[in-house]
Amino acid sequence: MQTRSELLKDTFRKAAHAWELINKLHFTEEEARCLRKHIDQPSYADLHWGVFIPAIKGQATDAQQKKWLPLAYSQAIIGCYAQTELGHGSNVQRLETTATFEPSTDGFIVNTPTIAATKWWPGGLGKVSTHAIVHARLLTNGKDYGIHAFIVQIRSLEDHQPLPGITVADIGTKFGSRAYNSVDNGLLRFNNVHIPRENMLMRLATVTKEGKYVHSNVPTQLAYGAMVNVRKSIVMDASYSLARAVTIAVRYSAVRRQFGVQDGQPEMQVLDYMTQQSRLFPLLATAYAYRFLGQWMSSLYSDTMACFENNDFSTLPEVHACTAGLKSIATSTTADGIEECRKLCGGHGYLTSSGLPDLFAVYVPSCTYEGDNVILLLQVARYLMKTLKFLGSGKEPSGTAAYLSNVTELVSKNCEVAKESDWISPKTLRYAFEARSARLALKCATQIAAASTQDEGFSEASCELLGASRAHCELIIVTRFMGALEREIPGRGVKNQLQILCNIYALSLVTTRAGDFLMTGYLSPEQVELAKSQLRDLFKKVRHNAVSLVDAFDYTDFYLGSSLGRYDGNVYESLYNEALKDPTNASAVTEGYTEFIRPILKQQLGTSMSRL
Ligand SMILES: Cc1cc2nc3c(=O)[nH]c(=O)nc-3n(C[C@H](O)[C@H](O)[C@H](O)COP(=O)(O)OP(=O)(O)OC[C@H]3O[C@@H](n4cnc5c(N)ncnc54)[C@H](O)[C@@H]3O)c2cc1C
Repeated sequence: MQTRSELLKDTFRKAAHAWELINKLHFTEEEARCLRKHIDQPSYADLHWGVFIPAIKGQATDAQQKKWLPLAYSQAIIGCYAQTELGHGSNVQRLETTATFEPSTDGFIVNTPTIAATKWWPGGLGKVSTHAIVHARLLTNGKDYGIHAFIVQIRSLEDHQPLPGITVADIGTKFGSRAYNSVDNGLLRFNNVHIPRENMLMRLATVTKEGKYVHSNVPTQLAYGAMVNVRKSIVMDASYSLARAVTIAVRYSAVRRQFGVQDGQPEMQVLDYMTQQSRLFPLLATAYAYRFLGQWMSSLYSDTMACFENNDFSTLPEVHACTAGLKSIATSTTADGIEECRKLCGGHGYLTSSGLPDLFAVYVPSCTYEGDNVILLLQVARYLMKTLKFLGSGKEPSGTAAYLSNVTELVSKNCEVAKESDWISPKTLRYAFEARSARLALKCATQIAAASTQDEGFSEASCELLGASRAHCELIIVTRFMGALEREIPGRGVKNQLQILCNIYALSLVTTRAGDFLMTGYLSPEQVELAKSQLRDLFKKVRHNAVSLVDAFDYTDFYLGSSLGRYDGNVYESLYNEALKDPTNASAVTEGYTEFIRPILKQQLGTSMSRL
């Protein structure tokens, strides 16, 4: 087992080797991203390319980009994104780090006024970054202009020592034994650190030589484009990680046999148990759903950027809410799904050699970084409440919220499903999800309207609002899956299998969220029973292709890193060999035998312990 220092050094070695290859083979940015992903060991480079560079692109002026991007692209500097502080995370407006303009030196003095203001968490900061994009309160002419971003050099480009006034360190070991510990998340403090005025990222606002704060004429909305792109990548990664866990669990469930012996026949494959299918197949369907969702978010990003180029920002609130919600739902479901896959593999799922514990440990922080998932759903809720409030005032909802303009019908017309097969109609499913979402949202809006103030109402209804946001996002995912299947899909029978998965995805949500559908009166208990029964039929249809459907994700054994998920199904031999490779098995007689075990066995514990 590597120590943390060894793990970090190994990560740096891999990142350096990847960078060498990227340059030698003239990789495009996308190819380089793909290579880094397949190293399968997160590193400072993910933050440099995934957050530092996009932040410069989003928040720096053209002249600043001209200065900083070539340095960043060549990795002549390595950067991180330092927003979160010990005492302040989600509430960015309350960050305490200060950047005070000093006209005499034409620069800012950056300070960390309290312990709670210490920057805490930025990936790549602890040991590697030479520069940080620091979020700090801008103070000039005695006035506080709120949070702005500044590029601050933190380490020497000669010997990598922290610069004067900078305290920087790693925040220590995190969840799991390896997992995200390969990233040097760091802490950072400033003691009167001077930076030139031009190091403020000035695309949206500038400070003049005289210390005057001036808004630029660039619309503030432009800064949001990068966020949509980052969230698209997070949703795609959710699909890859869930698909990986599901591949392991499906393959192992086809190998593993338990009970069901009749007349000396082999035991049953656990994949044939309905309970196993009902836990596993919805996750398989979800992995596919997120793949299509990620593809759709890519085109949403291009469309949004095209609108921005034409100074059309009208879609921004909807796009912002929808991508925030999708990041939240996809990462929470994936983290829970990986853990469910571990349980689906029984005891062996708990072994590191199953590949699942590390996958869970490395994945789970995505529920927190790039926005806490609850906070993000509350942002969706605010958007939904605002949309309902302005209905009929000429501000018609658009994009993924367009269905809300039909709210009167959606809250009055109930489901017409009368038999099982009625459930597999895209129109029926879409309408059911629209009705659930509209009804939950309207219920919250009514509750808020009855409160003495809007804020009090929002706070009282916040748990229900999370439900309404979830319903809105799940509607988006279901409809994007359906939308993807309207296209031509090559391969005999492929579209049919995807259609089955799409129905499984939607109906498993109908049954697991039956409370929403029943409480809002859209479904009757009988209709929920029909959905369950239809779902069981669909499980039978997907059963025979389940292994092929995970093979289609095309993970190599090397990448899966799992004894249970091997392509050849040779699970037991692999588990056995992995166990023997464990360092504790290097000798037959364990370390510590002489001091602590032998004395017990020989009834000499008292005498031997007193000698230690
Ligand atoms: C692995 C990892 C990597 C990270 N990388 C970076 C990085 O590179 N750069 C960086 O700047 N930061 C980074 N972060 C920090 C991350 O962005 C924050 O942790 C995240 O935004 C959540 O903020 P918080 O920790 O303050 O949580 P808090 O906001 O304190 O949340 C604590 C709890 O309170 C709840 N809560 C908070 N506010 C409300 C509210 N208004 N209503 C209801 N519930 C509420 C939350 O849901 C949560 O359950 C990283 C974090 C992790 C774990």
